[in-house]
Amino acid sequence: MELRVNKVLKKYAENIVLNEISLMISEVNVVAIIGPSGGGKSTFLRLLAGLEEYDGGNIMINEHNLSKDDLDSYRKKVGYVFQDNNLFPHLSVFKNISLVLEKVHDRPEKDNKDLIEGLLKQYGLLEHKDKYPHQISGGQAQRASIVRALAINPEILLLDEPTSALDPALTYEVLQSIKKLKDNNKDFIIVTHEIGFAKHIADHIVFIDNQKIIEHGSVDILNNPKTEELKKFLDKVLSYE
Ligand SMILES: Nc1ncnc2c1ncn2[C@@H]1O[C@H](COP(=O)(O)OP(=O)(O)OP(=O)(O)O)[C@@H](O)[C@H]1O
Repeated sequence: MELRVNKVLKKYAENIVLNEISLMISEVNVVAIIGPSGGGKSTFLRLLAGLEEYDGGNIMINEHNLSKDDLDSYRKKVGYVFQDNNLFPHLSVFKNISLVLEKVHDRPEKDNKDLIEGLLKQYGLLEHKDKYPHQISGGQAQRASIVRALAINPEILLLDEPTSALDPALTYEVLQSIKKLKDNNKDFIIVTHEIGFAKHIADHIVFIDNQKIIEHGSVDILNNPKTEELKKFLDKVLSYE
């Protein structure tokens, strides 16, 4: 993917949440966004998804200019995985996935069976296809939401702390599914608190703290942080690992 973020400003009312952040990255497949709580990571991801507009600067992802392109059509090209899976509780796993293809991509349910079942099989969920979200584990539900995002064959996938609501065993399960995305050469950007995983999977790390991108680069920055902020953050999060 190619990401060109130029002096992007985002405010909620008068509160600055992203303060003129800039980032130029090209030829990477997996980007991990890390940093302390409240720093602006999820907000940044929502901007990259076209889910919200920004107040200044410019974002380009691949050839899409998010301030000029039609955001409705851009959103159809990205997959988004929410912190808490966001599946519809009254629909089966299969229907949750099919609905996006039906409503957003005009593909009738009967045409989606092979695609969805193939993906569910790949992600170890085929036997759960007719179950409702409350009948499967949190990890399975989160994996189903990854499959839902993948079903549209997105140009890029955005994952917002996909394991934050899960216990360690389920976290492991979901991280394995995310690793599979990488093995399948899918481009994705993940906001994560799992630093060990980020180190393992990312091509590029972006550290956001206090409304700014403080440091970014290859995973090597996690071994050799240049800034005091990243060093302090890593000391804190790695102290219990
Ligand atoms: N919709 C909103 N309206 C008003 N303020 C918001 C909104 N969304 C986020 N904020 C504020 O923006 C700041 C950044 O929030 P954000 O969720 O982007 O941080 P984060 O780094 O992802 O944190 P966490 O790791 O806890 O999820 C916070 O101060 C938050 O309260």
